Amino acid sequence: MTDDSMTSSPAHFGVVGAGAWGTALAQLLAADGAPVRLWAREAEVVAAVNADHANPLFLPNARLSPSIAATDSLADLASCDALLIVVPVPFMRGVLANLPAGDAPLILCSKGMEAESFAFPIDIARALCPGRPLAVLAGPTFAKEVAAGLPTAITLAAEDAGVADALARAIARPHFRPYVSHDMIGAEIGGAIKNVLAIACGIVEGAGLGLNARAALISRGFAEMTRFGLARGAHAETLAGLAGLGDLVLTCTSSNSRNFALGEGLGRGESAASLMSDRRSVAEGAFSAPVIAAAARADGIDMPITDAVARLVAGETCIADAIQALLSRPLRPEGR
Ligand SMILES: NC(=O)c1ccc[n+]([C@@H]2O[C@H](COP(=O)([O-])OP(=O)(O)OC[C@H]3O[C@@H](n4cnc5c(N)ncnc54)[C@H](O)[C@@H]3O)[C@@H](O)[C@H]2O)c1
Ligand SMILES: O=P(O)(O)OC[C@H](O)CO
Repeated sequence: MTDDSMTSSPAHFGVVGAGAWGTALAQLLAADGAPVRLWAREAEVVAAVNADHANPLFLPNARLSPSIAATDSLADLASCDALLIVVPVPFMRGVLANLPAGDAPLILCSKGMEAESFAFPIDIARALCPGRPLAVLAGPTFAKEVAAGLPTAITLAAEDAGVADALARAIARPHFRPYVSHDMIGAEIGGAIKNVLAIACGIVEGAGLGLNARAALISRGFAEMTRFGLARGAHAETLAGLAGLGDLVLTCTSSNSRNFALGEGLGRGESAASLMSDRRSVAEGAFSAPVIAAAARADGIDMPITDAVARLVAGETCIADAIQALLSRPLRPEGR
């Protein structure tokens, strides 16, 4: 399928990655009985989805449609006419390299930036899957709420207007409303940076630093997201939309966010290593913080909050010193 030929909406979706978000997206698309193929890395997830219509490992308490067929073989996705890629960014390159050949569009649903390459998911997909139409799906979307059918709005971005419209029509449901955009990099930057800022807000909560501090972090964090985004060609309206500000507000105000919860633990004085050991779920912001901080430094973009989160996660500073460093920066005009 090429960008030019994509006028009809895909009907048979495949979902690559059966963590909480991949499972919730599979359920969204299969709730009406439509067939969905779900690739899971874990044999116990494949067995539970197929036998019990459940994924207790990553999305406990969700009842799944029997029309979701799980598999541990990427080759089984060859017949799907669109694939949602929902693998955490640190593992995405390895999985995309093993997709079966084809020209079905890829909808990139993960939020982060790859270490060393400084690549976003669209960069990885362009390099490994040339010729496939690409789209980005990002916004304020806790997986368990989407799986439960609660009202949700999201950004669906694709450069090609025909691809964006066809995919938006195909994934829209009465309670799930995609807003079309053509700014893929803006949607990806919003999702990646809000994860880092959610850790910062969790730290403030865990350390009992108050609601004024949280509001300041959301606002000044959004300024960082905007500086970084505009420098990389993102549109201001995307960053101020669902994929940026919308998701920032969601994850900076709720312990349901894994990133916020990680920050809360750090704020209470626990170490990042102990908080991240033994966990199966990801807090993408912990991976992305040092990567985005390094990319910003390389580009000469000022991102003090992101930098502080990176150093706190790495155990290179303590909360008191990080807060003191942020507050003692030279006074400056708000617009910068
Ligand atoms: N959970 C949500 O509410 C939500 C919502 C929107 C976006 N996202 C984003 O979706 C992406 C996936 O998150 P999730 O919540 O579905 O994951 P999760 O934390 O629920 O599960 C972890 C996932 O990582 C996979 N994984 C672990 N090690 C791996 C490896 N070596 N190779 C390949 N895969 C491996 C597991 O199979 C599993 O699918 C992340 O980028 C996240 O930011 C999550
Ligand atoms: O639980 P988090 O922090 O990974 O956030 C999940 C989603 O990204 C919310 O939109």
